[in-house]
Amino acid sequence: MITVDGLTHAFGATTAVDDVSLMIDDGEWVVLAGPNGSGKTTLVRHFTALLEPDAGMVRVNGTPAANDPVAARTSVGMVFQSPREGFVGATVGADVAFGPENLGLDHDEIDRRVDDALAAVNLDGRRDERIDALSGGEQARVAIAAAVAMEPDHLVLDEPFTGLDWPAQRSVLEHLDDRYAAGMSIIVVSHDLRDLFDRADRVIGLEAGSVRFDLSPDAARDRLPEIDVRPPS
Ligand SMILES: Nc1ncnc2c1ncn2[C@@H]1O[C@H](COP(=O)(O)OP(=O)(O)OP(=O)(O)O)[C@@H](O)[C@H]1O
Repeated sequence: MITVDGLTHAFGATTAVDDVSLMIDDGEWVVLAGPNGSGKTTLVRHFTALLEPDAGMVRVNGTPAANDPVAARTSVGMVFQSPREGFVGATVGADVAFGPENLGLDHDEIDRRVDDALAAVNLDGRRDERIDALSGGEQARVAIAAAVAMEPDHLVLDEPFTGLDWPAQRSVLEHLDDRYAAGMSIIVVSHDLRDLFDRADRVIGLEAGSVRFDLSPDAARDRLPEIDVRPPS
């Protein structure tokens, strides 16, 4: 469970997140919607203590994320908007294996997770390829695989489909469906709500750092235009 309580974060004069409180339960699929600059990325970065709050706090499974960032990062997997900042290995396989290795898992389990994660993003059989030789969309898929291989309780994906071709998007969505069915929380930040809306349990609308609504997809649909987000057709 992720609990956000009165979270505020300013960058200089810009209050990116303004007194946000919300709760994401285990096993929920939540879509975070909002226009550019509404604070979506800043908010989710607090889930793993990548930023320090000016006020308020985030708790992951009851523990303040800032007190135990390692526990927060084990429980909450993050896929960043710009995957380049997240790579730790030179090859696809080394990068995806890095997290499971740090969990101290045995080799067979690491191998299984790497294979499953690469299959989830349509990169089967490409373990030995160098990341710097991949296309932008392929790199984005490696970043998703690296987070998936951690098998976290919650998976946060910030604009995961940018640059992914349709077969890769479909493959990622199918994998998310499987993980969701197995009880993982899925939190997706996206401007393109088409394939997400019907999957979500809740849609949280952010504008200017504040939560404008937190509703079921059906109820949220009519509210999207007021935060300048195009409803899915
Ligand atoms: N590192 C930073 N330094 C200064 N200002 C920042 C920084 N990161 C974000 N901001 C500002 O904070 C506000 C919220 O940004 P954030 O990236 O959280 O929004 P977002 O909803 O994720 O936007 P987008 O849809 O464009 O990704 C914006 O006004 C942005 O300019």
